[in-house]
Amino acid sequence: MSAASGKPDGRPAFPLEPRVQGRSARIATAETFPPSPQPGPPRVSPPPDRTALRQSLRERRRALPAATRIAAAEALAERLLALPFLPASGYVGGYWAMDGEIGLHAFQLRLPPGLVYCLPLLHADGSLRFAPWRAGDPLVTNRFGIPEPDLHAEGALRAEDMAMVVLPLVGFDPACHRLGMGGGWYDRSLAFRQHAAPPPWLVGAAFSAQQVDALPQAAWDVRLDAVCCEHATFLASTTG
Ligand SMILES: Nc1nc2c(c(=O)[nH]1)N(C=O)[C@@H](CNc1ccc(C(=O)N[C@@H](CCC(=O)O)C(=O)O)cc1)CN2
Ligand SMILES: Nc1ncnc2c1ncn2[C@@H]1O[C@H](COP(=O)(O)OP(=O)(O)OP(=O)(O)O)[C@@H](O)[C@H]1O
Repeated sequence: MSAASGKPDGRPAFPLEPRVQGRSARIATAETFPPSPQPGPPRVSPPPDRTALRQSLRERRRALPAATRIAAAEALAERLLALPFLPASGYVGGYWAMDGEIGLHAFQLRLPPGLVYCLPLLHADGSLRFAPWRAGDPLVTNRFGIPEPDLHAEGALRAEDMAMVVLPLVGFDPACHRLGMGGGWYDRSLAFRQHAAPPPWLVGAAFSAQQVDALPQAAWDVRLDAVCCEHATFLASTTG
């Protein structure tokens, strides 16, 4: 076990250097999909290539009205907390919502006491690292303009140290395939999950508006264990 891992009790006790510079959930499995008709916007048919699909889904995500976003973030928190594999203790990777992504603030606020909420940090090696973050802790903006904890990525937690990671996504399908922003950050960081069982459990967080029937898959794509959106929870088939 690395110095930065282990069971956190309250605040983790691993060395993090400051930077010098600046339950009522309805569960649908992949096998039982589609579930009964869902409320919300109709699903999008995927254009043939990932770039065009990303563009249309990002526009769709940004266009959601504020009232939808607020209600969806609350419903998402309930669904994430009702996941059958929600760990009792350990580090949970979240994200700082941007570009119209569904917010994790309600989830963070309601996290059980044994779980420590973390934000991703961009490491120069192309992988994501994670560090505990609570409201009020210092932040800096990364190269994409996303706030991240003001710490050296080198001393931070690795994806392997997490009990669960909640991933932002641009699109998803009912089989729990994910389309991200296109940087490959999560796929590179979680590649070990191609051949290893959880933990970390991988859960996509999305609005229903981001659902498509089927996503084209690349060899490096890491399949999620579940996707939660405001209207449904999709659990990946263990046989597929
Ligand atoms: N909230 C959040 N945090 C995250 C991600 C994410 O998707 N959402 N990431 C998921 O991997 C990582 C960052 N990856 C990203 C990849 C591309 C862009 C992006 O905005 N690309 C712009 C061009 C930006 C530029 O080059 O300056 C674009 O495509 O329009 C942002 C984040 C880690 N943190
Ligand atoms: N395991 C990996 N090893 C090396 N390169 C990878 C790996 N996974 C992804 N990549 C690279 O990342 C690029 C982008 O991948 P992809 O389009 O799947 O990103 P994404 O999952 O949408 O993005 P993100 O995870 O950052 O939101 C790919 O073209 C590939 O070159």
